[in-house]
Amino acid sequence: MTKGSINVSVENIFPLIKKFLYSDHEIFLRELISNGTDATLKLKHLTSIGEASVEYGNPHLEVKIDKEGKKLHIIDQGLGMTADEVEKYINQVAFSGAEEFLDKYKDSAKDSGIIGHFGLGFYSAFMVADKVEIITKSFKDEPAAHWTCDGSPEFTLEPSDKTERGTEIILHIAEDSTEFLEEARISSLLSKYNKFMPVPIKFGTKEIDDPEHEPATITDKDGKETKEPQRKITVDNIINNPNPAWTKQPADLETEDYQNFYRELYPMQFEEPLFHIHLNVDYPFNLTGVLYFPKMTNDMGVQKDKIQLYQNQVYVTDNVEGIVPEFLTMLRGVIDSPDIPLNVSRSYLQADGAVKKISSYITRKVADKLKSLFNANREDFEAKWNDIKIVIEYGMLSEDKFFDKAEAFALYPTVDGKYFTYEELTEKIKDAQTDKDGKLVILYASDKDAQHSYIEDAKAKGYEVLLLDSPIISHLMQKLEGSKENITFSRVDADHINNLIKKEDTQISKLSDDEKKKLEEVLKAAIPAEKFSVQLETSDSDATPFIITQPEFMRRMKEMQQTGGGGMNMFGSMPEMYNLVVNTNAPLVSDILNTESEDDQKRLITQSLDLARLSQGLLKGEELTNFIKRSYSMIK
Ligand SMILES: Nc1ncnc2c1ncn2[C@@H]1O[C@H](COP(=O)(O)OP(=O)(O)OP(=O)(O)O)[C@@H](O)[C@H]1O
Repeated sequence: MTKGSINVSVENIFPLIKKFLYSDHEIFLRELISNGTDATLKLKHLTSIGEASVEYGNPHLEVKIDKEGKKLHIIDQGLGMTADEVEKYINQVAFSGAEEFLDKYKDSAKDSGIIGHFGLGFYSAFMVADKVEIITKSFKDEPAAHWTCDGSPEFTLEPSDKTERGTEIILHIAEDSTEFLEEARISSLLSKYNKFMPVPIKFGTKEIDDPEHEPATITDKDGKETKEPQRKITVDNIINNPNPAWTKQPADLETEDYQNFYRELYPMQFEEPLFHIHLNVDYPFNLTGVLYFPKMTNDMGVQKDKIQLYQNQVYVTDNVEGIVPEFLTMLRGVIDSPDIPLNVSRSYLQADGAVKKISSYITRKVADKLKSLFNANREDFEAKWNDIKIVIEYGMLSEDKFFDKAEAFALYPTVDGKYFTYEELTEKIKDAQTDKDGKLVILYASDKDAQHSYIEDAKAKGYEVLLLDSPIISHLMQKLEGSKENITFSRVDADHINNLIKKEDTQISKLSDDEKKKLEEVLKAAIPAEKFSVQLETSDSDATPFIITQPEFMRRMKEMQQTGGGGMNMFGSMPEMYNLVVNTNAPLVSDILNTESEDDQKRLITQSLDLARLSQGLLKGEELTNFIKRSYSMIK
């Protein structure tokens, strides 16, 4: 037996390892399984190039719990190590790696979660074990070796009688880590980190229906038929799928395969994804993956099922911030790249050249896919628009390159269910909706029911009204107004329809200037000035006499402030202000003016104002009750 001291400068590094990665203890399993997988794949490579004259066969890894002995075994059938190699790779190289790592990151332990994703390799075993054994037999014709270390720098190395090729790691689980002797805990770790690792991993056995056995039908003496019980067989419980969809070629996969993989990724997700995007690039960086567009709601809150990041089929994290452009973090799926540096902080990651390229590649790929879906089946794309618009609109807002590309597929739906691209829209409305100053006014509603009467007024004039109801739409309109020539967005209730799109022709007023002045006085006396500012308008005599509008600018600023936007706080705290637009050509308005009794006049004004408020959804509580009572008494 050899005894020795691991090549390490600090007296006892293990307590440090344990403390350092306290919150991430569980990653030891991923590290050890990755080592076993690497050892297996290395052997595969060596046999394929004729460097190892052994049969590769169908190797698998195994994880075994020995609850009584308080041990956890991780066994592989990979290339194994000779005693010399244990000395070299475990006593010297591995440990210096761990030491270096600790040295480097000791001070930045708190710096974002990502450091925790970078393993300490083999020595992370000491986060959960107070003694670790390695029993290993190389594929080379040399005796097996048995290494033991109890967490101090001293180790022992002796020959072992292991005959099968490969390595067994035995962890003597520490008192404070007995959770790792629980089957449920290990099982959930395996499914979190190892679900798609490239070598099959066995964890216990399971009972399945015997595929060879077809239960016979038994007829009893009364002629009643029953089925014989299904025979069960016990098979290895393989916890992973070594060939997940993203490792295959798109040409070899059908839509159904992508849907199955989606369910494999998110077993608790019962809704089908709308469509998928297969990522596959090997220059100038390596990246594969499948992204899915789920059905999206306007609720941009926290979502549970996120994009998962893998490195060579080993799960790393589901926090892809910085790697995937922010607007795409709403998607689901998998990204696998060996080129994403993981042992660095997030801020460094965002500045990394390769990562930036990855991010812009993903953006481009998503835009291309959307364009081809739009071109291939526009009807289907329109049908899905409501579920995907939030991602596209958010992308247009946040990424200029995406904004440009989205020109080809971003849709502007109307209240009547038609869908236009920006180009089609402007072509369609340019004649009717260009105002006297040559500005194209794009009318929209955010709520078909609430703004019904305004929409009708606009349609009566032959205008198209869009239905734009995303929470971030105000920001996007602002951006479109800034980047397109001479256009403006206006919500249908932002002003009287005549003022929304001002034309040359002016209406003739039935009232003289003096009458208008008198009308204004009468109205102001009856209407609370702090809530409504009265505005006289000459429209058709059959147009609505009183309407309430809310100026576009103020309302939009308030909305933008609510959905987040720098420097707009001052608008958020402003009181709601409305305009009351009174049509001086309406017969009712003449009646108001000509009513002798002041009481009657006030009653008419109050009733008309309440009707206008009602149509904007602004009449509530006691005022609504009073309005109803008053209305009943009027028809009595
Ligand atoms: N199961 C195993 N079979 C064969 N060799 C192994 C096994 N586990 C570890 N080794 C050897 O020990 C070395 C050190 O392992 P360790 O996990 O510390 O570092 P690593 O795998 O090289 O890098 P990382 O820090 O990314 O895990 C490996 O490079 C490998 O040569």
